[in-house]
Amino acid sequence: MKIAVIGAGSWGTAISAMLAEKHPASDIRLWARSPETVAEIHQVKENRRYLPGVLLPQSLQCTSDLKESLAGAAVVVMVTPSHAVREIARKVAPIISPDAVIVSATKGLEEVSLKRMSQIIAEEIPGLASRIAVMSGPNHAEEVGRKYPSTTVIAAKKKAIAEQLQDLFMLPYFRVYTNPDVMGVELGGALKNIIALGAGIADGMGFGDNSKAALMTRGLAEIVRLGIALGARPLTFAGLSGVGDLMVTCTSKHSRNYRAGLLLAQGKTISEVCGATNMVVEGIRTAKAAYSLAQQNQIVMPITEQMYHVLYNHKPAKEAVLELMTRGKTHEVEEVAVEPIDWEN
Ligand SMILES: NC(=O)C1=CN([C@@H]2O[C@H](COP(=O)(O)OP(=O)(O)OC[C@H]3O[C@@H](n4cnc5c(N)ncnc54)[C@H](O)[C@@H]3O)[C@@H](O)[C@H]2O)C=CC1
Ligand SMILES: O=C(CO)COP(=O)(O)O
Repeated sequence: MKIAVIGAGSWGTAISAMLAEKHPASDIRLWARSPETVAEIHQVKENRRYLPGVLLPQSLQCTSDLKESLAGAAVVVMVTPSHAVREIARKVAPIISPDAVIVSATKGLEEVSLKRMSQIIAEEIPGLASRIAVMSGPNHAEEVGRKYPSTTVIAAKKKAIAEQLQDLFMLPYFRVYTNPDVMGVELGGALKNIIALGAGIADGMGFGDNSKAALMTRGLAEIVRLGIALGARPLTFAGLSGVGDLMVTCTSKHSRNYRAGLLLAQGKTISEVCGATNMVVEGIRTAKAAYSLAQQNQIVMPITEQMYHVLYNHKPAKEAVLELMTRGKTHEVEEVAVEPIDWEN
């Protein structure tokens, strides 16, 4: 069997290492944009720029030729930053096998269309729209690469596809759950990054654990509110791709979004924050998209709204905090009736 992993950042490298370890006799081919990364992975079996200190399996192949990575691949994992997904999917479309399964492991929303990654891939590769799954959960590449026990969710509309991928990825240190709620799993992974920026800002301002717990809990409340309005299942957000990922990203030293928040609290601008890392800080673009989605759907998302103003309208974080703490009184929980989501045939 051949599997292509498109995107050789931290997560694509860790995913391809897992697959090569689990399927040593299969052709696992990682596509990297830069030929230097390809050469490094072949020569020293390490991706020093994006996943330093993790020795990659001997059998892992790497290429910067998209055609070579995709030819004959039964499964294609798309894991570039969200802003590159449409462009890459467009290039993949004419080359990918007509019966391949696609897994999106990217976390984000498209800035202008406000779409989820699986929606973009379905638009660009319409022939495979029913064969797209998503993978999301509390999965820092630095830890998965070191084989620390980790868990994730694979969501697909069809049970057979979700279970096929569950079998493909399961390892003793990487436990995979399935879920039919593709939208909920994707929204959880994308929106938690906005809250992580806030958690970094809170810590950077010298606040304590109470503040962070408040941000995480009320952040989850607004994620669920938007998710329900768009058609996701509330319980999905209580799972690994919801609260699980929110916890890890708001508390981990590995979190790029959390670290970006720390820098924002020091008064750094978006371009200074992005310039301080070679890695993608998805929450910055997602905050803009989620703010628009909330407005379009008339959903109250106070933390997202404040994050948007801090990021894009130079609002001082101190002012944003005060507005969050003194806004109109509300109840904690709103009762809503929701339709269950089941597998499609
Ligand atoms: N790093 C992690 O622990 C995890 C990351 N993710 C998600 O995976 C996605 C990819 O993130 P990482 O692997 O962390 O990336 P990264 O931040 O480690 O590296 C970025 C990668 O994207 C490539 N890249 C940048 N612009 C590109 C473009 N226009 N076209 C093609 N490639 C481009 C870079 O060459 C580099 O390989 C993101 O959406 C992220 O949220 C999901 C779970 C875990
Ligand atoms: O989504 C991720 C881990 O699950 C990676 O994003 P952060 O690095 O911002 O936490």
